[in-house]
Amino acid sequence: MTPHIKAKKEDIAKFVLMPGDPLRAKVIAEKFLQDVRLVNDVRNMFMYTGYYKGIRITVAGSGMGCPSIGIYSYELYKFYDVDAIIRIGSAGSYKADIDLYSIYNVKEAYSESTYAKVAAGIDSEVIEASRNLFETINETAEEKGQKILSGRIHSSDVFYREDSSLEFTIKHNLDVVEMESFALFTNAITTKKMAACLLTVSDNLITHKETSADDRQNNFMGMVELALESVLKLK
Ligand SMILES: O=P(O)(O)O[C@H]1O[C@H](CO)[C@@H](O)[C@H]1O
Ligand SMILES: O=c1cc[nH]c(=O)[nH]1
Repeated sequence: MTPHIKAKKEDIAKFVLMPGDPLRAKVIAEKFLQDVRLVNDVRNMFMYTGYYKGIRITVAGSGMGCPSIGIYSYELYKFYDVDAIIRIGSAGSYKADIDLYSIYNVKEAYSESTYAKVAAGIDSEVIEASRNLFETINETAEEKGQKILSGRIHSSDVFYREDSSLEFTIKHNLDVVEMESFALFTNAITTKKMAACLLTVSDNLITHKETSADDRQNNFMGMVELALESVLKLK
């Protein structure tokens, strides 16, 4: 047990899929896992453990932003002996031609966040996903014939900005924006574990097309299947 997770150590699997939304964790667990059990509900941050094709997997909400995923991922790596976390999140697209429902495998996350510096003494504004896990996901997508994108993304502390100029996205070569992978990748480095991040584009900041909240909770399953099939290769 930790201050934020009441599961017993043995209730959490070695491999974790981590959406920001705890209700997305519930939908995923009920749709994909067998013999599934709710193992955490502290602060309504639902975590479920069950089996996918015989492999034990936990699906756990992270909440929004680096501070929140920073807490949950650290506790899972450090106190629950989790080996790998794949974040499965939604993202906004900074490019007109990266359309809704595109799936993005994050190679590296750029952030203005101080998380890496403060938590781990890493003085860099770009943190990479675990290379092996990133490549395993790319290989799995190729085998499945699933078209995905990959590259550098923006892991932002800010959802609403007064300044709508997107010039910094050109300067830093950023395709899409989300809010957690910078902290997740930092914690994987600190604890010598594995982390990756798959994103589905939920809205486009150029064309202003968007999906609904219900869609984000229920219909982003292409990346979930890719994450689950990738985990099978880690066993
Ligand atoms: O859909 P999730 O995983 O929560 O990810 C994205 O959605 C939230 C913002 O709406 C932020 O957490 C952002 O990273
Ligand atoms: O962090 C996020 C996620 C989805 N869409 C955005 O604009 N930002």
